[in-house]
Amino acid sequence: MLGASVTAVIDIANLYKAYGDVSVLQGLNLRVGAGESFGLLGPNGAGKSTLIHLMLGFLRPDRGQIALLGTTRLEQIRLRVGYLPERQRYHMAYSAREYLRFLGSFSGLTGAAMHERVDRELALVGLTEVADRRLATFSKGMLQRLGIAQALLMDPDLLLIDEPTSGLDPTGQREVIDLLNEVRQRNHTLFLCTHYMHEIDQLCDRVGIMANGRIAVERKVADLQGIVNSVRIKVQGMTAQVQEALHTLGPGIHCEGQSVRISQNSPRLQAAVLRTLLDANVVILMLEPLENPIERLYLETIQATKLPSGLHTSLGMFNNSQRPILTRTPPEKVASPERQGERDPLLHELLQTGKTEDK
Ligand SMILES: Nc1ncnc2c1ncn2[C@@H]1O[C@H](COP(=O)(O)OP(=O)(O)OP(=O)(O)O)[C@@H](O)[C@H]1O
Repeated sequence: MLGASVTAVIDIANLYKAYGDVSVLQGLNLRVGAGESFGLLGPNGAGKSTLIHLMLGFLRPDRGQIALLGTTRLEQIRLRVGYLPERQRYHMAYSAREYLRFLGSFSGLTGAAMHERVDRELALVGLTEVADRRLATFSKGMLQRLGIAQALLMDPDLLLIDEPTSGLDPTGQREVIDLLNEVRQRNHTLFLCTHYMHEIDQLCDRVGIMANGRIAVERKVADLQGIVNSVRIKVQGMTAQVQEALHTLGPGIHCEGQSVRISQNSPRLQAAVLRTLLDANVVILMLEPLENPIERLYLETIQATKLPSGLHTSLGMFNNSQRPILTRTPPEKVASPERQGERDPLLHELLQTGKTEDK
């Protein structure tokens, strides 16, 4: 959670939004500090885009309050908020330069200042060379980079980003992530919705997981990165004798051919295993974590917030064809992640991490 003393660029309190009789946001609270990069995970249909559209003023809340950059009058700070939508529509007959100049003119840019700003953003996103080519000839990745340029055109204080790498091939994804990392260095506050754990890992300071119309769990990404429950050490030169020595270190050591798996990993156990291997002149080739703590936290949180009736939000991240069943169950009737953590030691650790610390 963000400390009360930190200036909040996003300050949302008790936000409700329904489409007809489908409740999407049900008392959502969120604070994001200046310069922070916050990532929001949630199943398909959890309401992530709805939340962004509310922040942009495209939609009005049914109840609750949204303050951005210190004001609830969102129309006053429109130019200080950049937006990269999941799917941007382009007039394909424009060139990249024409497109950005067209948008700039709408935002009040003129003359040399406009040209300079457009050229600067084209350079940032690596499109200078192709700036005068028609957009019809651009790849999806290039179009997404152009989308980042348009979102940055007015040098916004706050950047709202919706699923930035959706539909891109691995190279396109890498380019966009690298680019957003550069953007992150420019001190904008970032709010990113995604389905991809590696984007949270690489782009965010803090992660929130959305379930049942609220942010059910928030954690610092650095704290989660520090939790590795299970690791595998790949080696060369393992012998039966070394295996025997390793097994005496504890029940969480599993030798499988030329690799050692440590379940219930701890720094002390890991050090003891490595020391034993090195003392026996076994070559250590690689040490790898066996699960992503962010993914684990996500899956466990979604599971923990299942409806008591057995209905639950689908894990759409893994199955795009499934649409979630949205709950209207009162939040107090939903099993809390904390309760679930009582039964799962790793989840308990994940849920406790950073609990008492404020950013
Ligand atoms: N204009 C609308 N009218 C009616 N229902 C809508 C509208 N927009 C969104 N919804 C519904 O609201 C719910 C939340 O949608 P939203 O797009 O905000 O979720 P999301 O978390 O962004 O999903 P995804 O990850 O699939 O992009 C979904 O059930 C969706 O079908």
